[in-house]
Amino acid sequence: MAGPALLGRGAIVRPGQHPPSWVGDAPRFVVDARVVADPGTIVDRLHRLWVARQPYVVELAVDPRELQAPTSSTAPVHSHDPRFLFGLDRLAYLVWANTVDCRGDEPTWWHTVKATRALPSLTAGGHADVTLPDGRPAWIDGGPREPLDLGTVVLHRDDTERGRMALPTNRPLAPTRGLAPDQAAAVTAPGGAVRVAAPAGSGKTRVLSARIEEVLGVRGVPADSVLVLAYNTKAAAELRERCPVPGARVATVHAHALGLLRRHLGDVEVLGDRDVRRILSGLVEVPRRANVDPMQAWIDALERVRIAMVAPEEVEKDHDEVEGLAEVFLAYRDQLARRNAVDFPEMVHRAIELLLTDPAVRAAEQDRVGQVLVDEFQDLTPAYLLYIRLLASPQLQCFGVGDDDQVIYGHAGATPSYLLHFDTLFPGATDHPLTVNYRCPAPVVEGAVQLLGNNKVRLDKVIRPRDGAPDEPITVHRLDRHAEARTVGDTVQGWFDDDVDPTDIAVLGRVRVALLGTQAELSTRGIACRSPIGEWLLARTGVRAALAYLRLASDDHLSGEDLAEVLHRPLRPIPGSMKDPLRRRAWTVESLGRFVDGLDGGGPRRALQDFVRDIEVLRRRALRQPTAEVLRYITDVVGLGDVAESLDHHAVAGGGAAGASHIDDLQALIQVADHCTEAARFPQFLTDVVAQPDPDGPAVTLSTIHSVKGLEWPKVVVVGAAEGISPHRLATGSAELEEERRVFHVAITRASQQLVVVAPTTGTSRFVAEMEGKPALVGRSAAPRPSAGAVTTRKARTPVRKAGRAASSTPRYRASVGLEVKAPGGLAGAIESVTEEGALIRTARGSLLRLKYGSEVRVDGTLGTLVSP
Ligand SMILES: Nc1ncnc2c1ncn2[C@@H]1O[C@H](COP(=O)(O)OP(=O)(O)OP(=O)(O)O)[C@@H](O)[C@H]1O
Repeated sequence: MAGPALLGRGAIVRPGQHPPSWVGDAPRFVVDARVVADPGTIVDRLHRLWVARQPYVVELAVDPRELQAPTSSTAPVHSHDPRFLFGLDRLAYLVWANTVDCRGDEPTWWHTVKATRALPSLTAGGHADVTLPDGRPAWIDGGPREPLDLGTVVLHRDDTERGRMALPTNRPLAPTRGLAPDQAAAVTAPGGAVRVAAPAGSGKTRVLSARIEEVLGVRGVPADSVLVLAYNTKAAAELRERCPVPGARVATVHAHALGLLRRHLGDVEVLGDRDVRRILSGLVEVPRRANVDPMQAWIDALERVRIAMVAPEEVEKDHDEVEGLAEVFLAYRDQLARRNAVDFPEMVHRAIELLLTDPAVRAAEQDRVGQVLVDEFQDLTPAYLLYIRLLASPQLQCFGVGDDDQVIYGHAGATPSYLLHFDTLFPGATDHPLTVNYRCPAPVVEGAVQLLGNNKVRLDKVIRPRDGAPDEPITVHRLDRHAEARTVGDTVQGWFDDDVDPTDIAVLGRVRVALLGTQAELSTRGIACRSPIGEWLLARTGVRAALAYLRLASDDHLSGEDLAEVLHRPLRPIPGSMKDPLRRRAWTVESLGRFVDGLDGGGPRRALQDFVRDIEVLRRRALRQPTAEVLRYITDVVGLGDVAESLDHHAVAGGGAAGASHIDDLQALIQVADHCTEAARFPQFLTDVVAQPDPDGPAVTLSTIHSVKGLEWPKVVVVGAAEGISPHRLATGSAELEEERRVFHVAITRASQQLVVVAPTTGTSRFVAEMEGKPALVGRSAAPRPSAGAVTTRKARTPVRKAGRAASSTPRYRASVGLEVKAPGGLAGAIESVTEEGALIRTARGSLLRLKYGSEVRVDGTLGTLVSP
């Protein structure tokens, strides 16, 4: 009955009963009412022994039916620890899984009893547990599912219980797999849970698809008890394609969750963004506020509760724009339930809820998941982790492949700690790290190692280049920002001249708009590229306003629409009744001035006159200054930069640094404006750049870093390696900074032959120095978040004081690049460049400020005058 020692069978005994001699001095666990009430005290220990096939003795001091009591949890999903599991389910499994029942006169191996019931062609007994129809003896294993070299057929109880007789094929893995020794060790790792922590380019996809083949094709595990979870539909399709064994179940977490819901709730409808907004508009009073999309804040907040599993009260505390979220959350979900509908986050949330509350659903779904293989394990959010563990319970046989150095979805709750503490999530897990980066040139691998060495929360790991990896050094261009796009253009052109295929080239940016300059440059040169920037950019609030200002600055007629667009950007204390007549027709500056002067009403009229003066100044500037200068004036002096900061503050409620930043939009416009120096032509120029349809033929790829996980190109250019962009200014706190470093790491490790990094001379990203192994130069941390509140009032105009007005005894500060100064009004930053007239300051918020010589400034807190170098 005990079978060979390798099977690791234990025993169940009555209270006080001596265990059978074959268990030796195996540890003994009493399962009494106290343990049933709190199984957490022993399940992890039992689990580890079960995985290791170390026999244990269970002294069963309760009626076995108590272990079968249905368990559920009706507490809100988000109130669960993402590590939550039903202890009693696990206890019941581990008590019976691999133990011989010795309580009666004769020991009973219940798996034989069940197997012969479900498979009448089997005969109990013989030289093993059962005899197969062909006369061969076979053991029925109750341990973790893995190949056992016993010289006898081994069936698994997971199959025999279900009336299946799955036999391992013992066919070797396809030789085309070409696995390196560390990869092969991971692929053929035994059962139980397996963590494959693997650096970029180490062949994770190859390992995962080979493991699917190993499990299904070699070990003969039926495809319908194996679930493979990929991180997006594209990755799922790739895995399906690369796996030579038909029938593998590969899905994304969301697709699987939707399938689960439809199995149990019928025809569940999936709602799109428009439906979601419609439902929400019936639940929340959204004040019509300028410069924010308040509904998006609600959508983001509802997602945060369900995917990051943050209590609504907590989300509400952080973000005042979703006041009452706790009630809205309930009402919103109630509406979804009434329609039997889900939005995207609800798929997983509702599926978890079903698993928690309905033991029958849970049992049925767990039945379908004997083992789970998870790609990009590092991307799991708390909700995904909970979902996967509930499905994979009680065996918890998870093959998790991932790289803690590629966690880049922190805003959704992803954290390196799940990979770091894999063994506590999946007890008894074995470790099969990969160490070789097969993709990148040796200097890139070394650069990545140096860069990552600055992160504290990560697995200690060996990462090395493959033997014979190319020695192509990393090229870092430190340039004036204006030269960035041209240099990218020259680089790409150079590769073209060397006959590099366009599809072998990628230009990567931390945010989409960081690619705008490149897109303009490449299209000017007639180089086809596929870019994430499209006409949506023209609809972004700050861009819309900037273009409207430019038209007002250069068109003969001031369109009413453009006036309406900018009148509240920044907010001006002008009542709607005064603005309305302005919107209704086109004006000349003169007619507008006369109209405004003729209005009644003190303050508001003055504010309108101010507005008209702004337009007049802009028009004068547009006549003599290039577009970039006019845009800078609109941003820094008219106050559109403040509007953008306010918008970014609201974005933080949702995506944090991952959300699109309006400051970035304005900076990108300024940068791309070098391509079109005439302000009057710029709006059309920009439209032409962004409205180009995707080319049909081969093209250079332009992409954000977040969209290129898992991909590689021979030639990669990383643009915008600047403080404020990378690390992003919206990333505050050390955890977010570490994530920004990981994002940069993902970018550089996409290159398989050559990596080029483009950085500004002033404000170079600290990551460049770290990658080069130099001490981090960081003088200032990522800029603080803009202060709370809606759109700020207008910023004081750039002070332009005559030199003589500062007291002659005050210090004179010679303008020099890098000098940290604080201007009146509180704006502070480092001098980025000096001209004949003054200095350009890059503020801590990332915007640009011009200060003329003679302006009052503070340096190290002391007031003085800025003078020419
Ligand atoms: N054993 C091997 N020998 C040679 N090349 C290999 C080997 N394993 C993988 N590669 C190659 O290394 C490259 C990286 O593989 P893959 O894309 O699977 O890596 P990854 O670990 O998923 O990387 P990332 O996490 O950065 O996306 C691919 O070009 C792959 O073909």
